[in-house]
Amino acid sequence: MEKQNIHILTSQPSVANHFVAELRDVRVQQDSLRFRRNLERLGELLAYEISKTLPYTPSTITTPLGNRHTQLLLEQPVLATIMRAGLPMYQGMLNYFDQAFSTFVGAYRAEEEGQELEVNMEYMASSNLNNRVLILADPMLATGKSLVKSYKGMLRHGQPQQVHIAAIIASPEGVAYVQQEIPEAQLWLGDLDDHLNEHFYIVPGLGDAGDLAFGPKI
Ligand SMILES: O=P(O)(O)OC[C@H]1O[C@H](OP(=O)(O)OP(=O)(O)O)[C@H](O)[C@@H]1O
Ligand SMILES: O=c1cc[nH]c(=O)[nH]1
Ligand SMILES: [Mg+2]
Repeated sequence: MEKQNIHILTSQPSVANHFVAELRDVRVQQDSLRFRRNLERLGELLAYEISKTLPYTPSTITTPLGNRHTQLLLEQPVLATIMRAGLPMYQGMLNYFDQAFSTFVGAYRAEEEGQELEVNMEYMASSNLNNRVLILADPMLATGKSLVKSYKGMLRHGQPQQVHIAAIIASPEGVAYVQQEIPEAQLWLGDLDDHLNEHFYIVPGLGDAGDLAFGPKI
C-alpha cells in the first residue's frame, strides 16, 4: 500500500472521529436512522475535503448592496455510488455538490467460492463521464472488488479527467488493490483499519453497512 494519494479524515482529531466512532459502536448501531445520518455526515465532510482540491474559476456575485469577487467551482463533479450501502454517503456528497449529475451502480458481494469472493454487477445508470471529475463513493472498501469492478464498468460511459474514490472505512488490502487497478485515483478515507477477516469483512470495521442501514438481506 502506497501512502501517496491517500487522505484520511481521522488522521487529525475532529468531529469526524465521533461520526466514525458511532458507526462502529454496537450500541449506537441499533439506531438505523443515526447510522444512515452518520454515513451522510461523513459523505458531507469528505465532499468538503475533496472540494478543496478541485478547479475553481473567478466569479463576481451581485448582492443587493454591491459586488463581491469569489472563486466558484469550474464545474460540478459527477457523483457515483454503489447500492445499497452507498446511498446515504452519496446523499451527503450530493448535499454539498448540489448540482452534480449522478451515476448509480447495483453491485453486491456474492457468496465466497473457496478462497475467492465474487462481485455481481447487475445495474448501471450513468451520465457522460468524458472529461469530468468523477467522485465514486462507497462506505466500505474491503477487498476493493466492488469499487474496481464498478469503476471499470463506468468507463463505458466516458473517460474522466480526475477520479476520486471515497470510503468511510477501508482495509489495507482493499486500498492496495484499488491503487494497483486504478492508479489514477485519489483516495479519501474516513479511517484505515487493521485487516480483513476470513470472510472478507473489515476488522475492526463496523459489520455489514448495507444491513445496518437498510435491514438484513434475505
Ligand atoms: O470491497 P468489497 O470486498 O467489494 O466490499 C465492499 C462492498 O461491500 C458492501 O456492499 P454489499 O456487497 O454488502 O452490498 P449491500 O450494499 O447491498 O449490503 C459495501 O457497500 C461495498 O459495496
Ligand atoms: O466489512 C465489510 C465488508 C464489506 N461490506 C461491509 O458492509 N462490511
Ligand atoms: Mg452489505
